[in-house]
Amino acid sequence: MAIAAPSISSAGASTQPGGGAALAAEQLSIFYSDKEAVKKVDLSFAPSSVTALIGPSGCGKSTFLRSLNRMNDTIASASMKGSIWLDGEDINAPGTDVVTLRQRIGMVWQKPNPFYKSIYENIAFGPRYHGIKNKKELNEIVESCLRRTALWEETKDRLHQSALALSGGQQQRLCIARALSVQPEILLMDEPASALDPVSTAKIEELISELKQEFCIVIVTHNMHQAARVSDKTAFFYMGNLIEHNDTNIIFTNPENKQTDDYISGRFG
Ligand SMILES: Nc1ncnc2c1ncn2[C@@H]1O[C@H](COP(=O)(O)OP(=O)(O)OP(=O)(O)O)[C@@H](O)[C@H]1O
Repeated sequence: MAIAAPSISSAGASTQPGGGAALAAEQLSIFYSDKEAVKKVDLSFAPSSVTALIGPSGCGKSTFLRSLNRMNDTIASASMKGSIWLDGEDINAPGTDVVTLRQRIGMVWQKPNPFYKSIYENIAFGPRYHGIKNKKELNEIVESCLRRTALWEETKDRLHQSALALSGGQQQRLCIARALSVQPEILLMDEPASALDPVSTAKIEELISELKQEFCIVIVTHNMHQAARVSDKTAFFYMGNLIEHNDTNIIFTNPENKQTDDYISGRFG
């Protein structure tokens, strides 16, 4: 399957850095009107890794996450300063193709949000939008995405039934399959399991561990155990500031910062 041009910019890649990372925020501040919700954050994400964003409610995790594929563009009061680099290209540069950007950086939301369409159409929609019309090719993409999200056996006999008839956990895996269908490089996940039961949560965590072989994954979670289980790196946010970013095992066993220690020990938040 061949989808879209790799460059997000009609001007081509700039010479600016991303530090070798797949994705990097540099001195990133995000505002809602005058309120600074994210404050001068430097944070980079390596390929084939999972980074967990943690911190108390309102500290800016989701705002930061949404900025990484320009989802904040849809919020009228939101503005930003600083840069976000994707393979050396500034994703906010004039001329950036936001559709291609979001193809390369997919998003999975907290609440499963399948389209009001069949299971098959949920996955075929993106590739078709990006120009794939061949039925056999679409069939292969649908099967491959459902297999990768461990949904194929559960759905292969009802591909043309409504996606809304699936359980919540299955719907969330379908949303991940839908994100995979356009061959992203990076997946952003905003509390992807918080609306699910423990069994479905375990399946999503298992899936994240498998997907990280191929993708850079950034996940917002309130669940400290989940962060410890699934992530390689953890970034702790507090009141819009990035307080500490390190290997997950260090953050959870020997954090440098007292605020991080207090938060992961449950003393606040
Ligand atoms: N659309 C918006 N308009 C105005 N302010 C917003 C908007 N979204 C978030 N904020 C504010 O920005 C700050 C950061 O919110 P954000 O949702 O990013 O935090 P969070 O850490 O993800 O919180 P939670 O864990 O509760 O989801 C909060 O003060 C919040 O009220």
